[in-house]
Amino acid sequence: MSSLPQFAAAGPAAAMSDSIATALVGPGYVSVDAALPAALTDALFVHFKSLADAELRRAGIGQLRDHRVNGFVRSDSIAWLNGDHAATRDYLDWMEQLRLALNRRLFLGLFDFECHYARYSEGTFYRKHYDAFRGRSNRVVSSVFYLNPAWAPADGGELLIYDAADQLLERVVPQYGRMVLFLSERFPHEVLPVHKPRYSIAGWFRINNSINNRIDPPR
Ligand SMILES: O=C(O)CCC(=O)C(=O)O
Ligand SMILES: [Fe+2]
Repeated sequence: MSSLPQFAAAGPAAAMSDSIATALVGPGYVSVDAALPAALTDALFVHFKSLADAELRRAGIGQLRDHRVNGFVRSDSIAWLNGDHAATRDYLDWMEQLRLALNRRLFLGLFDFECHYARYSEGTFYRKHYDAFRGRSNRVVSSVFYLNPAWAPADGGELLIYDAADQLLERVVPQYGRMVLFLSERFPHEVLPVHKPRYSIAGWFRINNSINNRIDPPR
């Protein structure tokens, strides 16, 4: 059996990188449907669903030295991707190509990318938050990739994106194959309570700053 990544050559097409880069400049967020090759999306879905409950743990908030589980803020369960499976390796490769493409277009100096699977069970949510606070985080661009076939409005779990004045900008249905990207410091956002299990991959492109020895995201 070959251990070569199946989709390694396929980062985002130039046109997709162009439109993502343009959108990040203004308005600062973008939603892309069918973002990945369909076979990779399907492979991620199958892999995520195959993870046992024991491999997913309750997510925490705060930074490394201040990490705590707080079910009032968020109640999803997560597993960090480390590329030990063909699907996760190919996803990390694809996002690496996107990282390079964004750096070429925007000179963002994005240094690395990390991400985790997130499963929101029935009744769970993620209250309004920023992924990064100015000067206190390495996160520059947030990404969320959704793995929910046939998500209906009645299933809840929309991602709501706000501006800094808390005006609602966008409601994103977590539809299968959709990827959302936004500037981490600019947009408060929340995940509404879900009425059936909701699957996604949340990730962050980061710069290589070490700020007061703080490292994020929390693990
Ligand atoms: O799943 C989503 O739509 C957003 C998740 C999120 O905001 C996060 O993990 O920081
Ligand atoms: Fe977030």
